[in-house]
Amino acid sequence: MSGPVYDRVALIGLGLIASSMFWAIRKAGLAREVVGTARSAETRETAREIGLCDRVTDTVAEAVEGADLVVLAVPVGAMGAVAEAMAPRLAPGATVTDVGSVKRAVVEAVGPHIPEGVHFIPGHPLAGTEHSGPRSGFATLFDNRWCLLVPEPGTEPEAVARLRALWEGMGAHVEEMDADHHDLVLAVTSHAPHLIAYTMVGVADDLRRVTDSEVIKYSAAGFRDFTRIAASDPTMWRDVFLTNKDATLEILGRFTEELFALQRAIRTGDGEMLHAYFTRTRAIRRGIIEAGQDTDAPDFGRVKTGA
Ligand SMILES: NC(=O)c1ccc[n+]([C@@H]2O[C@H](COP(=O)([O-])OP(=O)(O)OC[C@H]3O[C@@H](n4cnc5c(N)ncnc54)[C@H](O)[C@@H]3O)[C@@H](O)[C@H]2O)c1
Ligand SMILES: O=C(O)C(=O)C[C@]1(C(=O)O)C=C[C@@H](O)C=C1
Repeated sequence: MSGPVYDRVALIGLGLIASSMFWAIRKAGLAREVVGTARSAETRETAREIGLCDRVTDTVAEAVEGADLVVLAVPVGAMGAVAEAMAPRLAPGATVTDVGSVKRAVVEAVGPHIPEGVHFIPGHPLAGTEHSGPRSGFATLFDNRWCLLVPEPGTEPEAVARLRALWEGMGAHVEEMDADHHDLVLAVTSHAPHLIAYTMVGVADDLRRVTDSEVIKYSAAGFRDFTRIAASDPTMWRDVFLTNKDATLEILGRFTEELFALQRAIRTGDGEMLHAYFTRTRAIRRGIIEAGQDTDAPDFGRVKTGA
């Protein structure tokens, strides 16, 4: 078991990611105290009831008081306002991080509110589920998953090393990355796939009226995976698309071109093209496995550590 990495951690927003962080920090003894707060009284009440956090405060200002690590775990579109509210109460030498799914927008919204003498190290754990809220977290969510940190050039290496130690203590593997590169990579691996899943489930729902619910009743495994993804939190995903607009549109443009090419191959009966295409994509999945990624559903994206 690792010793405490921080004295007092403040979790702002008590949903899936923050509650998972609390259980993981507690399990590994990574902080002496974890203080939490959430915008809604109902969430704070639930947190107190289930013992989520050592202390739950009613305001963000109270939560960050004396904390040496503050974690913003709210939807990306809410990060700037939360940062503004807490800024005057941040302790000198503290670190502020976040877990948002988009990084450039967070750097721009939060960065300007961070006072001199406070470290700001944006982050993103590549782990989640379709569930949200204070009851949805669990201690093993980050086990063997990536966490990407995007420190601005000039950030104190000791502050980055400490945050890295926290994530590693929670079971994650840490890499550093530039914010724009992060947003492009995630547009391909997470954001566009979510939009495609939302669309496919929307199409099936439209069709329900003409197929008398059969699309739902006979939904096959592939479609079920889409419905899981499409059940993800609407606020979170609205904010992801509004804040990672350029990269997502770039990937969707490419996706549409490929879709048209496949559509044409189907219409013209070009079986050779279809076969060659599917052979190439199958090889990509095999390549991921050979590169050490465990792709067994539902853990696609885990980092393989053992034999
Ligand atoms: N869910 C995932 O799979 C996943 C994975 C990695 C990162 N993330 C990122 O983590 C962050 C939190 O996501 P989550 O899944 O824990 O969400 P969640 O919906 O489970 O929890 C969000 C929390 O933020 C609070 N909140 C919502 N709007 C707010 C506002 N305007 N002001 C203040 N607080 C507000 C909610 O009350 C709740 O406590 C998001 O930025 C998301 O992009 C999510
Ligand atoms: O497993 C899921 O449910 C997820 O969608 C998790 C997922 C992803 O796309 O992999 C979703 C958003 C995040 O920012 C990180 C992880």
